[in-house]
Amino acid sequence: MLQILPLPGDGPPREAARPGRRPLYGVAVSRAIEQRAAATLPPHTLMQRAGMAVARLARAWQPHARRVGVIAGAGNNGGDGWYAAALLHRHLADVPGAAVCVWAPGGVQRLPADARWAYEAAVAAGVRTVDTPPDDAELLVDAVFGLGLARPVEGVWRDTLRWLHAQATPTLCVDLPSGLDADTGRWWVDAPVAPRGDRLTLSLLTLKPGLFTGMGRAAAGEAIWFDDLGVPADDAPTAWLQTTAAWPDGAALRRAHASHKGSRGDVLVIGGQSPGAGAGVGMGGAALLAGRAALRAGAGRVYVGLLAEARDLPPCDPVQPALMLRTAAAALGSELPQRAVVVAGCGGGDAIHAHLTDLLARCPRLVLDADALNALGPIAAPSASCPDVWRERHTRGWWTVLTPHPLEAARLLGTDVAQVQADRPGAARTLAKRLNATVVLKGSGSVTAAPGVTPIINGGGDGALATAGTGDVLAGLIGARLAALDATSPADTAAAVADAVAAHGDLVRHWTSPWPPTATDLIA
Ligand SMILES: NC(=O)C1=CN([C@@H]2O[C@H](COP(=O)(O)OP(=O)(O)OC[C@H]3O[C@@H](n4cnc5c(N)ncnc54)[C@H](OP(=O)(O)O)[C@@H]3O)[C@@H](O)[C@H]2O)[C@@H](O)CC1
Ligand SMILES: Nc1ncnc2c1ncn2[C@@H]1O[C@H](COP(=O)(O)OP(=O)(O)O)[C@@H](O)[C@H]1O
Repeated sequence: MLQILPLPGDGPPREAARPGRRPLYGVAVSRAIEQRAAATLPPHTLMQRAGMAVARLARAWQPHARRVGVIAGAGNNGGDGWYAAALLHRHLADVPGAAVCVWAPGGVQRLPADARWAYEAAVAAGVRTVDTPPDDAELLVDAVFGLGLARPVEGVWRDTLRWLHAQATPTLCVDLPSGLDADTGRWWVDAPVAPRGDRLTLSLLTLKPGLFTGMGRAAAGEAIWFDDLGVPADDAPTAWLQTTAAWPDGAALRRAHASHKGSRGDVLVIGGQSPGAGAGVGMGGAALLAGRAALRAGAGRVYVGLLAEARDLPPCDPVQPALMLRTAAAALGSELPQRAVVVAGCGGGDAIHAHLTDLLARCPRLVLDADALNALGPIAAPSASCPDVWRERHTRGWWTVLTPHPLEAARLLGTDVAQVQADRPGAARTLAKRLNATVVLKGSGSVTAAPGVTPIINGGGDGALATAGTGDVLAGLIGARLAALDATSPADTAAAVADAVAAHGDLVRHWTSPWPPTATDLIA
């Protein structure tokens, strides 16, 4: 489970602008905060505090570890490791058989000033340096790369990280797991494989966006700890981390005594291609999942317009008979598209293509998912007619939410999955800007972006969601959340969408069965 915890004694976390959020700072802002603080503090204070924080967490996490191996890089991340080694060495001085060593594969000739000071402190304390990997360590401290990594890792450093990532030994990562890009969550090591073993990451000074999206969660380990090194930061965040879901609020719905089903908002799902309409490929379940999720999340009335002939419609959904089933053609021919939040594309197959123009032209509140996204085609293509439609929607004050997974995002951007995953916040922002839309780029650390709005990265959810149909559930939740929304500013829409994404992640937070949940289980 993800925990973002201040270290003991650090006091409560500072207030974020909205409940359940924390600010994330990328490399540029983190460096500016660091420089500002360094200018007002005695020399090396920040590195001293960083080393102390690392040593303190190492002792708290692995109090019985006697042999500690620090792997130090050639920059200030390595410096944090050197200073932590000095403190741990002192702490373990009287423990029989204890030893702290530092392996610095790049040598110490070119250390920057702070790191040199830390190195000298370690040498003065009697810390041993070694020329080979510390194979017998009971605790490893990963101080190879931090904020300074922004290019592929090669040569001796690649070998170092390969060794480090293959160890089953508990590993405390200093500031960032080495190999991770702080801004994007990109993994700069050639194999996209998550490191093994028990791991913790202690983020220093600021929490970075890359820790929570892309490879961040997989590489950072069981928990991400945070120490602000005593430096307050009220700079504009690079992104927000959504840590808790403030929605749905079942109690509030119950307290709304004067409410009725119409006041909770309507959702219309369009999708679920029938086998007849799709050359033997039926996907009705996807639309039903979205509809059930919308109902479960509190929408007052949920309609499901199936991409099927009337004669092929089931009489009802036996799991949720409250869903109102009809054909997509009947639903789209009624007044529903104007009144309801329309969630289109779940299980839409090829059949959704025929309705795309209608959907964009007639639905003021539209969520496009799955095959509806594929039907849009690359938005970058100069010949695409979509941009005009999008401009028109924007001019009318209509809003659109797109929920691509990385492959769908790659199709929309005319690129490939690797490019999308290399900069998930950037990909979400680009799409949002091109289409004047709110975009949720799904996957580990879903990113919600909208024009002019700070992106929101979801801190919840985990690998249990990597199963078919969970995206349909998310689309339904977003529909329900938006159906209950009065305000329509981009920031409010993005916040509401991020609420639904967080609630979706929370569906697996308390899952205790050894069997992973299916999409149906999530909303049972
Ligand atoms: N100063 C302070 O008081 C504080 C500092 N803090 C700590 O400092 C960290 C930032 O330190 P940093 O800026 O020195 O960057 P860092 O992550 O050590 O990497 C730079 C080194 O890596 C090398 N390198 C990079 N990429 C590479 C590659 N692909 N392959 C091979 N080499 C590569 C690069 O080499 P170069 O590019 O120069 O060739 C250089 O040697 C921050 O994360 C935090 O831990 C905080 O505790 C706050 C207080
Ligand atoms: N490893 C993961 N960690 C967190 N969330 C995940 C992970 N894998 C998938 N998810 C979430 O599960 C959902 C899957 O959606 P999608 O890929 O569209 O599936 P489908 O189309 O089968 O419904 C998304 O909300 C995504 O963010």
